[in-house]
Amino acid sequence: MKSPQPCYGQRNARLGTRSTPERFHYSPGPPYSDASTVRKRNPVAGAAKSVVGLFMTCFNPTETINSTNFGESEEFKPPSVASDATGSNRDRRRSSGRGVYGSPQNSTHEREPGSVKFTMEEIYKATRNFSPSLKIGQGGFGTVYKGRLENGTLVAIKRAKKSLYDKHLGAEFQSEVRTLAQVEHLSLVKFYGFLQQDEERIIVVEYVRNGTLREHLDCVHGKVLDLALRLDIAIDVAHAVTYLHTYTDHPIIHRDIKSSNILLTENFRAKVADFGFARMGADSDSGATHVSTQVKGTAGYLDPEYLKTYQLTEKSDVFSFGVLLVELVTGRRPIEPKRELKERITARWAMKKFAEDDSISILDPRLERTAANNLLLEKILELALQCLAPHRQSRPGMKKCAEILWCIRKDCKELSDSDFHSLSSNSRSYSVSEE
Ligand SMILES: Nc1ncnc2c1ncn2[C@@H]1O[C@H](COP(=O)(O)OP(=O)(O)OP(=O)(O)O)[C@@H](O)[C@H]1O
Repeated sequence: MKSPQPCYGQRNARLGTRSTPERFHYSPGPPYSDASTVRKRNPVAGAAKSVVGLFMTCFNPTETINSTNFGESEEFKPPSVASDATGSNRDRRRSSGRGVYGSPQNSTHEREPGSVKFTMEEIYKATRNFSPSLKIGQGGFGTVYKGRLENGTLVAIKRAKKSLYDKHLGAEFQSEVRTLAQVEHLSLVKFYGFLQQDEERIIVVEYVRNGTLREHLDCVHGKVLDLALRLDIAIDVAHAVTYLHTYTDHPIIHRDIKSSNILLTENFRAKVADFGFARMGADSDSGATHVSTQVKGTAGYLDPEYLKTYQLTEKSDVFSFGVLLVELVTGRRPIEPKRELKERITARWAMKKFAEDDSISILDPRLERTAANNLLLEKILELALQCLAPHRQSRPGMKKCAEILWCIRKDCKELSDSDFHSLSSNSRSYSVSEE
């Protein structure tokens, strides 16, 4: 695995702080019977290029700044083998071949994974009574603590805000537990169990120690992820989401694919987290094409068709994945309110530059302008363009996205193995004037 390069300039290097785009969580009126499904209609082909100009008439983002503490506590220093057996074994398994779908593994408890109910005593012990020094994050759901189970396993303990009567949070908790209990994949955070007692709602998942993708794109950890590594991360995410859409008993739509929900291991393998908004997709065996449901997700990542029609399909995750691809190559957040108007919606700006044959100008300024990077950039943007198609019928499925990304990686590897040396010695270091 390649090591990241040193960071040239830290755009948002406030260690221990994190910006989170506002999550949408509202009930926009009918049609919205959550369980209803609608019969198949003739697909309407959409022109992918018309994606330019379509973006988000819908967003008026606000940003909240949440305080986070990423300090390693002395008591929880890694890694005895037991302390991270799950994570490192998984990394080892995966290094033998990407794209392998996971199979259930043993839980840290004797009971089946997902059915594990923790006691308050176990949680207090694991978090040293929710010690502020073990707080590692804060999200819409509540506060996240680092903890250690009795058997030595490091875990992330997500404690819901105490709002017993908050229907949304209650539903989010149920949804996360239900979904996590059903899934097992190398690129999804592993679920250890939960606690539901009086006003407490707690979820215990695998601790992923290298922070979120967003933090890495912001250089919070002081290194720049090179483009090949970013491609690997996109492939991991594509595999995880393909698994959710295709290989679970019933399709699961994540609904909140975004860079702050992608956690990275020490080897820069990605794990998709946060299933608070996940829900079952339509049952295609019965001919249903979508579910009609209230809109949930995060500003900047939301599928405009879902936003307009309340019709949810797996392709809404594909749209969010397209936004993520643009985020990966530009390093920018999906919405950048402080920039000039034409650059505020990053995907719109990037797709316009791509259509004008000026992709190189949107490459993250921290990345080198080399022939190999330019090729990668073009190919990733081509896929992003398809994912961001205004109509879901024109977007590829997630499995197709994963296959395309595999091919991109293969092509780039071949280029770097053969032509790349001559290409690069022939010199094309693109000189790009930053706007
Ligand atoms: N399994 C984990 N391992 C390590 N750190 C984690 C884990 N889960 C969450 N975190 C940390 O806690 C932070 C908050 O996570 P959480 O999922 O509650 O919210 P979020 O996704 O960042 O925001 P939002 O709820 O608005 O989507 C994350 O950004 C990450 O820094």
